[in-house]
Amino acid sequence: SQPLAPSPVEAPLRDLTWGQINFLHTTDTHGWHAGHLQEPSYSADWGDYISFSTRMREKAEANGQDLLVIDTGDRIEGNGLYDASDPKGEYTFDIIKQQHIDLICTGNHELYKRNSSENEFNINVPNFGSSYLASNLDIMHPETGEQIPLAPRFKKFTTRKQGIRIMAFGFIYDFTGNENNTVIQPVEDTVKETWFQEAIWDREVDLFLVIGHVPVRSPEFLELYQAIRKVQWDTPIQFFGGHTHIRDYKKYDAKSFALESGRFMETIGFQSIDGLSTSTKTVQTSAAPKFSRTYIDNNMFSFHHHTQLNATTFPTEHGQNVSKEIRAAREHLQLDTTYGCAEQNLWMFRAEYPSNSSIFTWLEQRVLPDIVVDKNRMNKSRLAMVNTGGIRFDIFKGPFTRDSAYIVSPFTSGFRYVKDVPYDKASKLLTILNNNGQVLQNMEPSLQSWMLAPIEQRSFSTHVFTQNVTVPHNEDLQRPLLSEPDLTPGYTTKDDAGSDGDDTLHTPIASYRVPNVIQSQIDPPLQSGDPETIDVVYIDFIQPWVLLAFQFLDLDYSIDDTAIYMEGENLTTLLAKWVTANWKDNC
Ligand SMILES: Nc1nc2c(ncn2[C@@H]2O[C@H](COP(=O)(O)O)[C@@H](O)[C@H]2O)c(=O)[nH]1
Ligand SMILES: [Zn+2]
Ligand SMILES: [Zn+2]
Repeated sequence: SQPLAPSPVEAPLRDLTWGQINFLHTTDTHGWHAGHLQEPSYSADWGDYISFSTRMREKAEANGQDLLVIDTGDRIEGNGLYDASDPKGEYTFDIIKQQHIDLICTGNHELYKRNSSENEFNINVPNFGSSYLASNLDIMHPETGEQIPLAPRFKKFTTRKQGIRIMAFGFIYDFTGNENNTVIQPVEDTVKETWFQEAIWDREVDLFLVIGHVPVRSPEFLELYQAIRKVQWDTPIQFFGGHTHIRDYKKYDAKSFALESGRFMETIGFQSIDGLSTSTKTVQTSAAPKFSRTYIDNNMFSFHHHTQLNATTFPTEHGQNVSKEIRAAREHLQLDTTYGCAEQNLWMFRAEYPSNSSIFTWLEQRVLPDIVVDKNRMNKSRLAMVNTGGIRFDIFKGPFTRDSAYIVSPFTSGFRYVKDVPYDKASKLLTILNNNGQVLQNMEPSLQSWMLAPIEQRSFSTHVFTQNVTVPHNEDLQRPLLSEPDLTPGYTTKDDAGSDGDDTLHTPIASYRVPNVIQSQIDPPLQSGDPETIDVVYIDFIQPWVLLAFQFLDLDYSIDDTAIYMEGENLTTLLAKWVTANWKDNC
């Protein structure tokens, strides 16, 4: 049976600041609705979160305050609970819909594949009704083919307890890697739409609420902030963002803030606002409302503390039933089947690259040379390339399970290749793709101009995991500083409101940049020296950039010059096979 979630380590906690209106925010959950079974700090599951939101709403409403629950997309691809079923998501849509969500929108991962976006249209939009917003996203109707909004463009409503009049929108960033059955309107065009202008001109609004799968520090949110401010010079605006997988808080002005709440069910974002006008009370415009944010570690110790409840009084029957549903789904999917045991931790960003603790060095030096071999080309040297953004999580010392394979490499990406490329040019590809070491995790296809511009003129939108290495100091704490050995490693976030945002005090975790792409050169056993020509093998997701990079090298290969490498295999299955062959005896 599955391992019990590890009980969280007791730690000093910062209390929440409640307000007239309070919010709980999740983003980029990526299928992690069972919680983190190997990390006590993040060991609560979606059922526990349902209990938490229920108890928090009870607490707010007992004080005559409101509480809204928000999710900003990327709910799929990244954990066996979603990726291991056939069809993918067989269990997760019913699990997710059990949570009462007041506002929800779409992420880019819901749009890479036709069946993912059609699942949103056919399942999640009906499940969440008017809570689902799609301000700049259309879909081709699965039956008629007609282009229609995926969900309503906006929603105006008044909160139950305080009577706060809210105008809400739901955006996706200017993503261009979507399948052609969906259409994303650039935000700069949406703000010119008549419907949008009419919505922001509405004077009977106490708070603009903009949710989006959009980084809080982005041209898209800045565009929306400026468009609203142009017509509503002092109405408060609250943004909820996502996509970059970090905890962050951006101040746009004294009456406008943006919260981003991490990734993978590690964080429940908490935001409160106090001092707003309402349908029955007008506040002097000179008085700015008080905004407060907290990043809650997703575990029962935090949940009990913030609700002032305990293991007996906290759980709700509904939440417990959903936790049972999650355990049953994991059991059915046999996610805890062990392939082998890792002899050490292997880190994505917590170890320098290259190093013996880097998951990317491990892939490059131990795994790719073993797995990237096509029976039809096995006597040919090859360069094997994988984008670091395709590897999604660390490997912990101990059991590597069926769940681990999907957690580390969830995508169905296989390998493709261009054969017999002149080595003197092929050997320059990596430098181009890594652009002199700058980090690019969000690979977007519209890079034609970027690729062909001189390298020094290129800029990138990147999401770099920056868990700030900030040690809490006495002046930052509401409690006397514990000596570091009493604290566990975790998030120590510094944002526009300072360094007191994390609810749990931790010692800092280092974070290092990694390149866009890693590469292994694999030669046949008896070959010595570099070959004249070489097969360029790459994970299929990065094909658009590889072909552009060839152009940069004056090699005019096209898609017609590419072919599948290792038919029927993908990185997930190859990884599982490698672990079974190499780590079986470590258990
Ligand atoms: N190798 C693959 N990498 C992929 C694929 N789909 C997405 N990705 C990577 O994910 C990020 C975006 O993730 P997000 O959670 O930040 O939105 C993208 O930039 C790629 O690096 C895939 O099919 N194969
Ligand atoms: Zn994401
Ligand atoms: Zn995303």
